[in-house]
Amino acid sequence: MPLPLATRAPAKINLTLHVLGRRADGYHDLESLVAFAGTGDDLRLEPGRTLALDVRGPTAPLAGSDSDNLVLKAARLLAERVEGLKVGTFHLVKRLPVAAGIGGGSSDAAAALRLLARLNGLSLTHPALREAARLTGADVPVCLEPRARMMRGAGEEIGPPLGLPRLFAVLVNPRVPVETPAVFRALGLRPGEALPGARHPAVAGLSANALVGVLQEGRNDLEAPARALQPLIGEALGLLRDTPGCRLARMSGSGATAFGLYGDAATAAEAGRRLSKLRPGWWVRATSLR
Ligand SMILES: C[C@@](CO)(OP(=O)(O)O)[C@H](O)COP(=O)(O)OP(=O)(O)OC[C@H]1O[C@@H](n2ccc(N)nc2=O)[C@H](O)[C@@H]1O
Ligand SMILES: Nc1ncnc2c1ncn2[C@@H]1O[C@H](COP(=O)(O)OP(=O)(O)O)[C@@H](O)[C@H]1O
Repeated sequence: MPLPLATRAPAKINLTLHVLGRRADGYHDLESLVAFAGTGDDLRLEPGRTLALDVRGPTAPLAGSDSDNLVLKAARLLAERVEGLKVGTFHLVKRLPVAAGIGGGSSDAAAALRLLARLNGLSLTHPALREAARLTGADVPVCLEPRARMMRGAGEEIGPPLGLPRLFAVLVNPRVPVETPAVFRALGLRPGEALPGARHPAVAGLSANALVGVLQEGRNDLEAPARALQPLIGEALGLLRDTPGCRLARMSGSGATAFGLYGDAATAAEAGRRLSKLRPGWWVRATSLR
């Protein structure tokens, strides 16, 4: 039986994000431990003669015009590289907050490439697919096969899957968009300038407890510039830190989404309920990461 042409586009969480410096081309070299959440958007592909997209779901109105959607950008880039690529209409259910540091658009684009690969019998390691991912956006390659990995370079160097233990988390977004380029700009590095810092410690094979210990020693270098641009990020981090059992609270990506880590699912769920009550207008999800 053929595989169904539907897939989840999970939220991407940067458990750590170390900026090593700014390259001559303006992009920043990163070292980031990336994991994926149990919550996300959903994408389906209905095979057809032409490429099209229909977007629904609670955050659809925030995702910009359909023609600029990263789903179509990724699909077009692949079609330019694979002669006779079979395409169709994508149906996206958009649930993740937009411009939120959790790579919603990147994960949607990667999901589109997975579905096109399935429809066309291409491997996910096919060079055209890899290239289309990289050209769609810095975060797309790590989302192609969404399993926890180290991401390096500007996002194009992807390590092997790490098989991390499941982490129990709450994701909090104050529903304010934060633009990624503005946050990188606010770091204030000149092209060619490096930031000193230790190499990222190895995390493969650690227990959940030991992993959280290592994460506590890490950081997100974009947190300070993002907080300066959007003070609600500091508020979200403070509220997470005050929930019982919170072992670590940190921002993901360029923000504004913050995550808290907890020892088990029940403690995370309770923290999620508490935060939803405190900030009913915010996007709050208890989930697991791996
Ligand atoms: C910061 C991260 C961390 O995972 O996540 P998000 O906050 O987007 O989720 C990513 O590096 C974002 O990836 P993505 O959002 O795909 O970035 P792109 O669209 O390729 O680039 C947007 C802009 O961000 C800056 N940029 C991006 C990646 C990078 N390594 N260095 C950069 O300087 C550049 O100014 C670029 O023009
Ligand atoms: N499928 C999509 N989902 C969300 N945003 C999209 C999508 N396609 C294009 N965009 C555009 O990409 C920008 C970044 O969105 P997103 O991927 O959600 O950011 P982040 O990586 O910071 O979470 C948005 O401003 C939006 O206009």
